[in-house]
Amino acid sequence: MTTMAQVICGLARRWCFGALGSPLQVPCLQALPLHLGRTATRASQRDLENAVHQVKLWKKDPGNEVKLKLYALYKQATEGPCNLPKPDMMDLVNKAKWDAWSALGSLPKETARENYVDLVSSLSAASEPPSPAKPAADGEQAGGDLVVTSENHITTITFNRPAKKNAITTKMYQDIMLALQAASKDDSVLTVLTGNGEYYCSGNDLTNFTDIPPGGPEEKARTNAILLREFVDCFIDFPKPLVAVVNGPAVGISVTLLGLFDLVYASDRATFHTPFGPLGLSPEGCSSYTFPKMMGPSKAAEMLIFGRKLTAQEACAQGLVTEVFPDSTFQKEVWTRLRAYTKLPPNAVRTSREVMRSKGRERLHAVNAEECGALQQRWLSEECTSAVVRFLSRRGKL
Ligand SMILES: CCCCC/C=C/CC(=O)SCCNC(=O)CCNC(=O)[C@H](O)C(C)(C)COP(=O)(O)OP(=O)(O)OC[C@H]1O[C@@H](n2cnc3c(N)ncnc32)[C@H](O)[C@@H]1OP(=O)(O)O
Repeated sequence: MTTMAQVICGLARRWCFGALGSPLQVPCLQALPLHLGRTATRASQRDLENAVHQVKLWKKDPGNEVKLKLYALYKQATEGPCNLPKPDMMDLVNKAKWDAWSALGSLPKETARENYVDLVSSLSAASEPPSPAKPAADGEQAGGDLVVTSENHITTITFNRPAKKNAITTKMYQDIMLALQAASKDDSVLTVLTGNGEYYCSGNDLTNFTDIPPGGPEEKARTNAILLREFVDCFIDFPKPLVAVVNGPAVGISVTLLGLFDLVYASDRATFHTPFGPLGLSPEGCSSYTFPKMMGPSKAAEMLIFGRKLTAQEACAQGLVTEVFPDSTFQKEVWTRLRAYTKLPPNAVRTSREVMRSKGRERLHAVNAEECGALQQRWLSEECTSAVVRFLSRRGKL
C-alpha cells in the first residue's frame, strides 16, 4: 500500500527531478528525523517534523486538494516563497504543485509551518489509527487489462479494467493493435470488441497525458498523435467484419471508433458519449466523417461538438447502433446471433465486406491523418490541459 508520506515524497521527488530539469535540493520528507509531541504554542521546526511523521502514518489518502496544500505549506515553511519558473501547462503535476505553492505568496515561513502543523493535527484527529498494510487482492488484474480469446471462429478482444471503467491505457492501444493483427490472420470469421463489467469503455485513460517525456509536452503530443493514427488505421484496414458488443456505457474513442465497425449491438443500459467540447478536444476515430455521413451533420454536431450523450435507443435511431437488446438477455441473444453468422460461407462474408469497404478506405485514412493533426494541437492547449487537470484532481490523481 502506498502511504501518504510516499505520495508526498513522490511529489517532492518528481518536483526535484521532473520536467523542470534542474535539481532543487528539496529534502525527501521520509528522510527527516522524527520527534514527537508539540509543546510550544507557535509551531517549531520539531513540530513540523513531528507532523511530517504523522502524515506517514495516515492510512487513508486525504485527497488531492489536501496533498497539494500540504506540499505547498511544507515548501513555503522550509524554502519560503516560490521563485521557480512556471512549469509548462502540459506538465500537469508540476503545474498543480507550482500553482499551490505560488498561491501562498509571501506567507512567512513560520506561519506556513504553523498552518502545516495545524492542518495535519486537524486531519489526524479525524483519521483512523494506523494498521499494517494489506497485500494487494489476488486476481485484481486477472487476465490483464486486455483479454483476447478465440472460440467458435470468433476472436474476442475484451477491455478488462472494470475498476477504471475500462479506460484505455497506452499499452492497451498497443495490445489492441497486436490483437487485431493476429485476428486478421487467424481462422476467425468475426472479431468482437467488448467490455468486462459495468462499462463498455470510458475512452482514453486521462492519466495517459500525465507522464511527460524528456522532450516535453510537444513530444508527448507528437507520439500520442502517431500512436492514435496507427491505432485507428488498424481499424480502417482490418479485413474481417468487426462487431462491437456494447455491454454498457461507452465514452470518447470507444464511441467514435464504432463508425468503423460493421455491427454494433448494444445493451439497453449502454449510453454513447463523446465529451470532446468539455475536454477541449476534437473528434477522432474518423467520426468527423463517419458520424455526419451516418446521422446527418446536425445530429453529428450535437454529439461531437456539444457532447450530447445518446441512449442506446437514440444511437440506434441515428444508425450508430445496429440493434438494442434488453440487458437481461443481451449476452445470450447477441452471442447466439454471432455464432449463427460464423456459419455463413467465410469467403463470401469477406468479399462482401471488402466490396463495401474498399471505396471509402483512402478517404478514411486522410480523415484519420487530419483528425490526429488537429488533436496534436488540442492536447497542447490550455483548454484541454485544464479539463484533464480538473478530472484528475477531482479523483485525487495529481
Ligand atoms: C494515444 C492517445 C490517444 C487519445 C485518444 C483520444 C481519445 C479521446 C477520448 O477518449 S475522450 C474521453 C475520455 N474519457 C472521459 O472523459 C471519461 C472520464 N471518466 C468519467 O467521466 C467518469 O469516470 C465516468 C463517467 C466514466 C464514470 O463515473 P463514475 O462516477 O461512475 O466512476 P468514477 O469516476 O469514480 O470512475 C471509477 C474509476 O475509474 C477511473 N476512470 C474512469 N474513466 C477514466 C478515464 N477515462 N481515464 C482515467 N481514469 C478513469 C476513475 O478515475 C476512477 O478511478 P479511482 O477509483 O482510482 O478514483
